[in-house]
Amino acid sequence: MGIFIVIEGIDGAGKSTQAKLLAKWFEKRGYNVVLTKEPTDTAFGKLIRKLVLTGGREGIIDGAKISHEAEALLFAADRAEHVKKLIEPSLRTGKVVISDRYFYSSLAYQWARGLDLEWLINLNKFAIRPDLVILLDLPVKESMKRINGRQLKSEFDRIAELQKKVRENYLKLVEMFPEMKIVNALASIEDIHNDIVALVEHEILNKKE
Ligand SMILES: Nc1ncnc2c1ncn2[C@@H]1O[C@H](COP(=O)(O)OP(=O)(O)OP(=O)(O)O)[C@@H](O)[C@H]1O
Ligand SMILES: Cc1cn([C@H]2C[C@H](O)[C@@H](COP(=O)(O)O)O2)c(=O)[nH]c1=O
Repeated sequence: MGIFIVIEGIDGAGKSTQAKLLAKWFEKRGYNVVLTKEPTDTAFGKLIRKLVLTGGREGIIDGAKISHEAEALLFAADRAEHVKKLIEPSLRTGKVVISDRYFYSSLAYQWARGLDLEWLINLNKFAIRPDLVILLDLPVKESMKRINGRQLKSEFDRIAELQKKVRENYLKLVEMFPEMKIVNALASIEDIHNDIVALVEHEILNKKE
């Protein structure tokens, strides 16, 4: 079996930066790495970007709002394809899979939208659990600086409020899922990478020896 690592955090926490650095770190050591993300680049992921992540991330299409339940189902459908077509086959052939977001994003974000946490957990039961989930924890003030320019000025307060709830949710999820480990995302890119490598060695590689 391979190794499955997920990087999570609020928007702009540095997930894709760290996922790429970690992929390079494994490749240097001779591992075969699959770097992936959610929403994916498949038809379902494209549908999500079109139906959910447009209109100031309000879920607006043609003037009609998509229900939060439908949003959650779309993310779960995208994930099912991701797990069955890429993640499980890659792990079976001994690869290291690094995913920028996974079902913990659905729990943190769709819960923040008002959906029931147990319902979300049950909906995502098919999703195999990773060996390690790195939660890049960042104060919302800093994340809003990092994603500045991506949103309309008029949207700033609403998005900051959502990010605050999402951050709180992630921290609650750490208490429920022992595979989740917090890393301080306020540090420099290099220091965060070193913290992640230390966790990978401690939580996965040393245990496999
Ligand atoms: N430790 C850091 N310190 C300062 N800036 C950083 C740090 N890590 C990443 N950044 C910068 O913050 C921005 C967001 O980083 P990145 O795209 O890696 O975040 P992300 O979590 O993947 O974002 P999103 O969830 O919105 O896709 C980029 O401009 C990146 O260069
Ligand atoms: C997987 C997943 C994602 N989301 C949200 C979180 C972000 O706001 C966007 C994805 O943007 P990114 O720049 O590509 O990271 O989608 C969500 O609400 N639920 C999910 O399951």
